[in-house]
Amino acid sequence: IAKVFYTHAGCTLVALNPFQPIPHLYSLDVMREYHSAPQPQVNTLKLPHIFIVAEEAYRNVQGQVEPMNQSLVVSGESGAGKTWTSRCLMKYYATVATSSQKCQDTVEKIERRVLDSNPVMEAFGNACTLRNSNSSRFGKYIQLQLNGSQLLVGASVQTYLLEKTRVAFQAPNERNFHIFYQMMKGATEKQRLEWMLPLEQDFAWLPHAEKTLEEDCLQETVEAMINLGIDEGKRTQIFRILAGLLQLGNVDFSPASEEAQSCDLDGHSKGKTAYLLQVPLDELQSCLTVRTLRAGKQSVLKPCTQSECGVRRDCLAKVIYAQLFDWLVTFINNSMCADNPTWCNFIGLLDVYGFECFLLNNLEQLCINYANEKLQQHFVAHYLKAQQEEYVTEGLQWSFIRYQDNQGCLDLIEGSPSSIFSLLNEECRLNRASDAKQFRVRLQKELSDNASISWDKLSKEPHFTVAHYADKVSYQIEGMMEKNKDPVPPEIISLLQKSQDSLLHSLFADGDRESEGSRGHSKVVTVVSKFKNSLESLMKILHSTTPHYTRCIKPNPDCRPLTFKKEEV
Ligand SMILES: Nc1ncnc2c1ncn2[C@@H]1O[C@H](COP(=O)(O)OP(=O)(O)OP(=O)(O)O)[C@@H](O)[C@H]1O
Repeated sequence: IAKVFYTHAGCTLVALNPFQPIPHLYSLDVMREYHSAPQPQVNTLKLPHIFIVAEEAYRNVQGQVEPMNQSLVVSGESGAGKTWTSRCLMKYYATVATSSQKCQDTVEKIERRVLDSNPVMEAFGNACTLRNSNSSRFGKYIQLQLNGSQLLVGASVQTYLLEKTRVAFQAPNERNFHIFYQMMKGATEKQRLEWMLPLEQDFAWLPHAEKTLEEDCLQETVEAMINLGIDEGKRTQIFRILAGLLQLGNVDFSPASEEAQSCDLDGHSKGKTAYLLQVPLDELQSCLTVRTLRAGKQSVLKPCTQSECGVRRDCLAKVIYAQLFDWLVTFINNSMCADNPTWCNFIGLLDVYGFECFLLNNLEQLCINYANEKLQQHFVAHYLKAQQEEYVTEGLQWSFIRYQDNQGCLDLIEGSPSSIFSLLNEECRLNRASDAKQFRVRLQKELSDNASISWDKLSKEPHFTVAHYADKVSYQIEGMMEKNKDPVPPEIISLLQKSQDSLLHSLFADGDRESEGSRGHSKVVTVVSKFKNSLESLMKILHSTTPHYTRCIKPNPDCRPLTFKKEEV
């Protein structure tokens, strides 16, 4: 059966998603078989399999082949099986990279924690989308750290670009992050009271709660949190904050009767939100409905419009959720990390979102597709090098073949002095209301020499089209500059700094998040700058390792078991 789902294409392993559990293909016995085979990759009994890639990387570390550190790069579109494959690789190493003497208590604990990091990160970072009922809404790179005897002694994880907008906005037929549904479905009576989540209450930010998914299991998440060392006190705080966000989603605004007054907050949810987030209710109200304008030493209070209030409410939810997610990742890292001197090599697993092209694409897709361009460049460079080395060892005559180089596209997106990113950042620094049409003119003026950008003359919406290596994608400009700034009103930060909840308070205590216009023209660290920096560090790590590529394929668009459509495969 292995033959059906895996095959090699050059230096890449191609994995077809069966959309059905195939237990005997991944059992402990199968892992041990691949691990103990003298040459897993050439043994004809051992057909192409993800464990061959895993074992090859493991032996490279062991064999002291330079460079010794390895990277397993898993790619593919949403629902293709990247997360599943990464989990499978982690299980493999947690099984084979362990001492047979079970007295090694600490090592055993580490393996458990490495595996337990998955359900926790998936509960908080995955959601049901149109394409995948367990879609990762963030990218991750996990380093599995090995000691001199090749044993797994620790791990660390780096995450990229969590789709935090999902907490306050879910596209039609999509859901919020799993954790909220887990709480709604798995809470005990006592927890329901504590979290103020009565069964009969509906939540605006919890669409499609009637859908039953296997991911909706609170028990599994809580057990994993316990194993990672998140104590009861912290868990209580985390769930209370999340419940506060659900109540916040039910807060609506009605316009004030007089123009000069601020909007009113409707219903009972505002009180519950303030209670769960442990912030003063009057300050919650004012921070959502009134803006403080500073002019020199004076400040003027200006009521927000109804729609501005909604934006501030959503912003409050997003900033809390994003900080909480980062806190969890840091906690998980501390829980899994090896003492520095004990590890000497690592195997890295990269699971990033695949190339995206929707009806409407904006800054999120631009960042994701930019990451894919970077990885494609890395892949092509490595693939050609491997091919040339093969020719040399076989003594073949060869001449350099021109290949599709995506440097032009990367220059367009991230290059200097002028690129989409640099112009977006410049626009953000100007501290003025951005105009999509003007920005389009600017792009056209500065970048039209680059062959990778074009404009559909018939389209009325301001946009630009990028010819990526995978496909052409049109990006809408409306809203892009604001997304890049990702402003957080200073009133929101100061509200959260007043929270009586020690966890929530600590997330904002040092005010390390840049807030909008707090000091005249504050130094804004934009979304694209942050993403570019984190991607550059990732590429540095990848370049210092031996890469192994796995390309996952979604063989039919409807996630049907054992269905392989020719045009998809
Ligand atoms: N080898 C496999 N065997 C059985 N089922 C699989 C396998 N690979 C993937 N699946 C199934 O396909 C679903 C989608 O896979 P997965 O979540 O790993 O996709 P993904 O590529 O990570 O998607 P996204 O980019 O949206 O996160 C899984 O929930 C699982 O049910």
